[in-house]
Amino acid sequence: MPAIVLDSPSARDIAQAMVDGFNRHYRLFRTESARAKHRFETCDWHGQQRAQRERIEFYDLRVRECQRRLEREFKAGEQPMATWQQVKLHYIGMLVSHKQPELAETFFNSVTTKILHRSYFHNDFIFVRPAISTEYMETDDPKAKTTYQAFYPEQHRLEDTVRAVFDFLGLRVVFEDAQRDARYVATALRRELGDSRPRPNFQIQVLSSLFYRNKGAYLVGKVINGFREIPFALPILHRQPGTVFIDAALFGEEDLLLLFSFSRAYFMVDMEIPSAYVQFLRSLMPRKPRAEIYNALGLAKQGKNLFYRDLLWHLRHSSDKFRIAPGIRGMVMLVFDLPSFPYVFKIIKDFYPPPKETTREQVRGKYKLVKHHDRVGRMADTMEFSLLAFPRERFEDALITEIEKYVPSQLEISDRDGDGQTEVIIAHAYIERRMIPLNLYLQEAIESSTKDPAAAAQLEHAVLEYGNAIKDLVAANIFPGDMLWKNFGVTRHGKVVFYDYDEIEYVTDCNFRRVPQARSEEDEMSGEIWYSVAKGDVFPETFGPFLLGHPKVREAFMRHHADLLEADFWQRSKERIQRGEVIDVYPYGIHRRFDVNEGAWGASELADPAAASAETPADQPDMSAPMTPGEPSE
Ligand SMILES: Nc1ncnc2c1ncn2[C@@H]1O[C@H](COP(=O)(O)OP(=O)(O)OP(=O)(O)O)[C@@H](O)[C@H]1O
Repeated sequence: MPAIVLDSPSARDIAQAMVDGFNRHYRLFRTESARAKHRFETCDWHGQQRAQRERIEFYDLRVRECQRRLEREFKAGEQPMATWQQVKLHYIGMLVSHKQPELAETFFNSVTTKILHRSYFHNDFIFVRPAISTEYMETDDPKAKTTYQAFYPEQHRLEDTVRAVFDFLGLRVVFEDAQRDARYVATALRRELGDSRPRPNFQIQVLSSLFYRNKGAYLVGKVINGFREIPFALPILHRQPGTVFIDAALFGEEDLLLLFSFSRAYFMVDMEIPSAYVQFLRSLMPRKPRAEIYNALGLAKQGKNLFYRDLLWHLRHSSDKFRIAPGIRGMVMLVFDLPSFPYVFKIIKDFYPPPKETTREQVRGKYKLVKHHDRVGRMADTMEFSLLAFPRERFEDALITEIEKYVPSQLEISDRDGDGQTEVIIAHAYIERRMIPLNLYLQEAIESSTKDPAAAAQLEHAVLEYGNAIKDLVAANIFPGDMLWKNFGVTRHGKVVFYDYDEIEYVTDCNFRRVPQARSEEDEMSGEIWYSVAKGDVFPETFGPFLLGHPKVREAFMRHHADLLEADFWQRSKERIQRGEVIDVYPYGIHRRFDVNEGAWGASELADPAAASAETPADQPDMSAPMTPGEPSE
């Protein structure tokens, strides 16, 4: 790039307006996140969920606000390109000592791409790559807590150190029995450390802000001893309003991955320097992409931006082709993937065969509902993209033919940039983590189950997990609508997660009915529905024939989840929700709770996970490794 003279009088003012716009956004975002502490202290669960939902909208509101200001005060759309180049340089200068520079860069991109023509979406004008480093940033406020704090336990006084950590949190609540909880946590910690002697660097590091979600607050940190680093999280819950206790101790990367899963609502965390939180969390979960960590912290636009950079980077360093995703084709969604990349791309089709009666807008509405809802570990989060462009040669012909047939309205194949490369441009798509479709997973287990006892156990567990997934969704007021196996996926942790949203409804909008007595034998034998069905009517007794064709599946299902075929179960759940109960689904099994194990839990002492988890809406522990290797991590 030739030297640029900063001679445009308005460039600096435009850059300043954008910094102001971003600062306003982050101030509001942070304030709302910080209020989560008070909502937790006062058990305002409805408020917590409302705030979680509403915060998602903040970003787009502020971008629009800023764009309008630029148009009004600077006629931004009419500024010459030379000015825009200078705007970026001024902006970089203004971020030098900013505490959220990476977010501010993304904000800049969001605003400018609304104003500039596509051909200017490159590094001269927007932040294709970050300009400001986020390394080694800390607060300048001497009164503020640093991002994380270290505690140094004395040899035999680990309990005291744990107590000091509790005090450090500054929660305005009473611990039911802090001494007992400190003992539980210290015992669990000792067990994790095994026989290793305390080394000179023995310490506990904890992030200064708690992570709030629904009815829980989570303390997150790591224990360091010698060369070992053990990530941990402590869920804090209320027993009665105002009295809290530590419910469990989660240890290791796998536990943390479940806590930070893409299938849960975003956390509320008060962060001055979000990149420092991300860096710390990445040290606990090195396999989790930074994009997903930003998402989990509620910074979804940053997550999306980093995801897109990762995707482009991956495309530059791979050569395989996009293909139709394995499994049964969707009637509403056309789904494709790149084998080497652990995500799927979903486009809403232009038309749908009967009995589907929906529209593009309705489908988008359902996906939006899921985005805003508590996903309780059972619904995959999606990122929404417009005008995705990939090189044509990276697509299998069969996939192009499929898109041309079912979604012509969303497809353009052209050399958009005039650079000699033909691109496939997709007008609108959702992207989500790839899982193993449950129907394929079960099929494989059924085929191997006669010879392989492990496969038989896997089948049993998948069916158990499937029913638990539905029960968790129901507890969160979601009726999946279409409960066929193919609409659920299995994650690397063996968790069953729902991903087909076009027919979901709120449980409270459904009318769960028993099938009326047949009036005559002809009625019963006719194979037709002979009773009247109103909108919103659901007949759980009729689910069986669709789901339970295979005897082994049927047996397992009836052993664990026969209640799902009864209208009473659904009706009772609906009444609980209507009474205003907020049911939280915690990211660990019941056997992990100190109440159950009195702090004496160890991996080898695992209680029967099936029995344990069936009792409460708490998540399942891991199943054994999935049968198809190379699938994504959660
Ligand atoms: N996250 C995912 N991971 C792996 N495969 C997926 C994923 N999402 C969808 N698929 C595959 O794509 C197929 C269609 O997806 P989906 O169920 O979302 O479409 P649909 O059109 O809504 O389906 P339906 O016809 O049941 O309404 C699934 O059956 C599965 O094989």
